[in-house]
Amino acid sequence: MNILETIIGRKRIEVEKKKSSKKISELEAMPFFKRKALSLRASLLNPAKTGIIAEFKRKSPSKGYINQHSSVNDVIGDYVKFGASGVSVLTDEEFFGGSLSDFQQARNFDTPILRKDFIIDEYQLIESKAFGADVILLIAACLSTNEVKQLAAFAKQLGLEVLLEIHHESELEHICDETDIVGINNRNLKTFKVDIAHSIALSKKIPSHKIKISESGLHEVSTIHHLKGNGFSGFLMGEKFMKENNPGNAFAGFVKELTKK
Ligand SMILES: O=P(O)(O)OC[C@@H](O)[C@@H](O)c1c[nH]c2ccccc12
Repeated sequence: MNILETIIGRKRIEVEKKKSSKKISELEAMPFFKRKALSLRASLLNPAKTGIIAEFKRKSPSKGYINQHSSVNDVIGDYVKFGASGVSVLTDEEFFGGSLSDFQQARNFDTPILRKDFIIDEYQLIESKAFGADVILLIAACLSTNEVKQLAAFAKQLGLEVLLEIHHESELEHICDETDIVGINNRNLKTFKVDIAHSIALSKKIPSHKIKISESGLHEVSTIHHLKGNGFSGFLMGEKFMKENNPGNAFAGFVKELTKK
């Protein structure tokens, strides 16, 4: 069993437990449920912003703990202040050390927020909306084309934007009308190997009207420029900043170099 299969197996159990502890009607009664979501898509297309979707990530299956001490408030505050186009907050507890409580703290800032989790059930979409998410992630590697279509359509009904993550050519068929943004994961989740050239080759096969973002393993300003030149509008980056004592500072420094004329 690879790590993704392990995570999905655990997630199914987690979602069933959640369903019996908090009813859908309770989620729908939460104040954020009625809030109008912000558009990450529009923010990525705004030339005044950096294109970076900066991630709050405490740990990962490949690296273990990346950052145990930083506060959501400090880090997200700096990400927003120094020009992130949006932020991503991990809510998976078991494998990434995240939580919905981290997410709620991030929601105090006025920026598009991606709820980063492993979505397999409509319940999680209602929950995402209730906690104030703007965008949700669907991972092609753990969903059928039909499941992507159904979950994406339901997310759109709730007013959420949909980021579809692909890694392999065989997942191109998961792209549908309801997917607002296509993310290419540079990291192979089975081997953890990062390959930017593979992502660029794959990006050429994505319908040109879709917004493309590049995810994972991004560390160099030169790589961002290279990806921009190849049609990418967004860059999802976590570890580069989170591995530092002061992730917000690290982000500010990176942006300074990125925007240097
Ligand atoms: O920390 P990195 O290498 O910059 O990667 C960020 C992000 O792309 C990565 O966390 C990620 C991409 N797809 C995911 C799916 C689930 C959890 C996490 C992820």
